[in-house]
Amino acid sequence: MDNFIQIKDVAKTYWSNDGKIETKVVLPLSMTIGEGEMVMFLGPSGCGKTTLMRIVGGLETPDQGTIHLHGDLLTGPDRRRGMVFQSYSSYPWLTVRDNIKFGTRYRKDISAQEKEEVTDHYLNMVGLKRYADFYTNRISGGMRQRVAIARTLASSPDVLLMDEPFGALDAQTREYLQFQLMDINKAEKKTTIFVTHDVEEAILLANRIVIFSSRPARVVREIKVDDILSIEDRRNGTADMDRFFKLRAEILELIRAEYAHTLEEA
Ligand SMILES: Nc1ncnc2c1ncn2[C@@H]1O[C@H](COP(=O)(O)OP(=O)(O)OP(=O)(O)O)[C@@H](O)[C@H]1O
Repeated sequence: MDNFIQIKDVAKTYWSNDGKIETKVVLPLSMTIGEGEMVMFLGPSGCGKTTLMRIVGGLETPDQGTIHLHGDLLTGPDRRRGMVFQSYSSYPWLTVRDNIKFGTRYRKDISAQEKEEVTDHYLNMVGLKRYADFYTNRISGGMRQRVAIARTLASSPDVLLMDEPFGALDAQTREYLQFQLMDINKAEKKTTIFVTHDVEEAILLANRIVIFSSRPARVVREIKVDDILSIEDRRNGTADMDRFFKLRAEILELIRAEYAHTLEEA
């Protein structure tokens, strides 16, 4: 389904507390995202990527416009959209394992026994088996972020919304989880919107990259990475490096140009 997520004429403006300063964050903006598609949002800092993602997740109400998921008008958050944020979010009163199991809590599609298996599967996937019985205030920030990712995956949402989920992780864990996410996407075809600042991460993971302008966000370019580098080659480390570097340079240039506008407006 090509328009699994349909963003239509969405706009958002924030006002300062005294109501005097207006910050237009998202212009009337429309976009569709296909079922199973991995779309990476790139753009200069502060352009409105997180705001748009929060609107899609139902955590922010747009001033105008609509979001449809599978044809249904969305009016607030629900379990069909699972979000992973930049900052570590876990329940400190639960162990690592129980945090992950919490994700399965409202699932009706699997039995109690299967919930245990799903929990173990994601516990292993994020490499935290040894820490299963630790409370999350006793593990590192990077580990807590892995718990948050595992919990969201265990809840099996139709749509994954990831806001720089790997931004604070060390390079090895980050690379490991990027490849895990590619494998999940291959196996489960999970529709994903992923916000990142990292151009290489975007090229590695994306079916499509959407590059936003400086604030208020509008789409300056969409790049179907699959047409340039196959996902198998990217996964296997056999991608054509000339194409990779050319694409990276092109994207960096677009973002640099938009960032320059941000500085002019500051
Ligand atoms: N609740 C809010 N109230 C007022 N202004 C806000 C609010 N949330 C975001 N903003 C402003 O909206 C703009 C866009 O923020 P947003 O977090 O969506 O950008 P972003 O592209 O995700 O940025 P970054 O890449 O730096 O994370 C910023 O100028 C921010 O200060």
